[in-house]
Amino acid sequence: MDAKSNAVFWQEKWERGETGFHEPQANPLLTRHIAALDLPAGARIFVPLCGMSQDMVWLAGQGFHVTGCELSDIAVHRFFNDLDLTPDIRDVGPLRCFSAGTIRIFAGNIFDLTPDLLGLMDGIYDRAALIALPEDLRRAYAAHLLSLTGPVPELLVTLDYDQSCLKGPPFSVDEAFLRECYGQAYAFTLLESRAVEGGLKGRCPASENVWRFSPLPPSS
Ligand SMILES: C[S@@+](CC[C@H](N)C(=O)[O-])C[C@H]1O[C@@H](n2cnc3c(N)ncnc32)[C@H](O)[C@@H]1O
Repeated sequence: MDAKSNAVFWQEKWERGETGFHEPQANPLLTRHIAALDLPAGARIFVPLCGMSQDMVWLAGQGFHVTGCELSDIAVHRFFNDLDLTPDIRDVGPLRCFSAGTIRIFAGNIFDLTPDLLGLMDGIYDRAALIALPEDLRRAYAAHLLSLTGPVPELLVTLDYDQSCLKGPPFSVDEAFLRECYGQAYAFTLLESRAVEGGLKGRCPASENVWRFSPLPPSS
């Protein structure tokens, strides 16, 4: 699937209300493991492909400055509406930046986001973002993310299962893939691995894995 078809796919999901990935509360894997990034209050956390995730609300509540990026305007409007917040909205090149308090979301395609627009980030939280993308786009996303933030600590939640069992999304991402895409910049620690209860979509045995990415020291 190319970038354009991927964008249409997700826009249509939001238009049809097919948002089974959305969780009404902060994800317990986030709340359990965010401390592993060792970020001080006030640190800037990037949440790529954020949807209308309540994880951003929780992170802001912990004292972090949160920046999301999301393709769908529907998701971004719903996120702020549900919080009863009226965000400030600015056009920034091909994107629009919505901000209220310590949360801002770039509405638009992450591939149009630049390091200048994003500004410096201290950490990344990726849940259902890397694994939302098909393989070719996933590789491009990993490279783009690195170019946006440089190697900053990251908490990543993946699913690992037999890809021949289900088409995806969510797609299976194993450690070999992480090493290939991110190995030049990061060391990886598996913080938690748990079986998906009842199997993924009730059909396929899968494990949900939580990774910490630690930036490698610059090579001399
Ligand atoms: C599986 S959802 C996960 C959303 C969120 N991370 C969560 O945990 O609820 C993937 C999200 O990525 C968004 N998305 C997909 N491709 C994108 C792109 N190129 N740029 C920005 N957002 C994108 C979709 O609209 C969708 O909201």
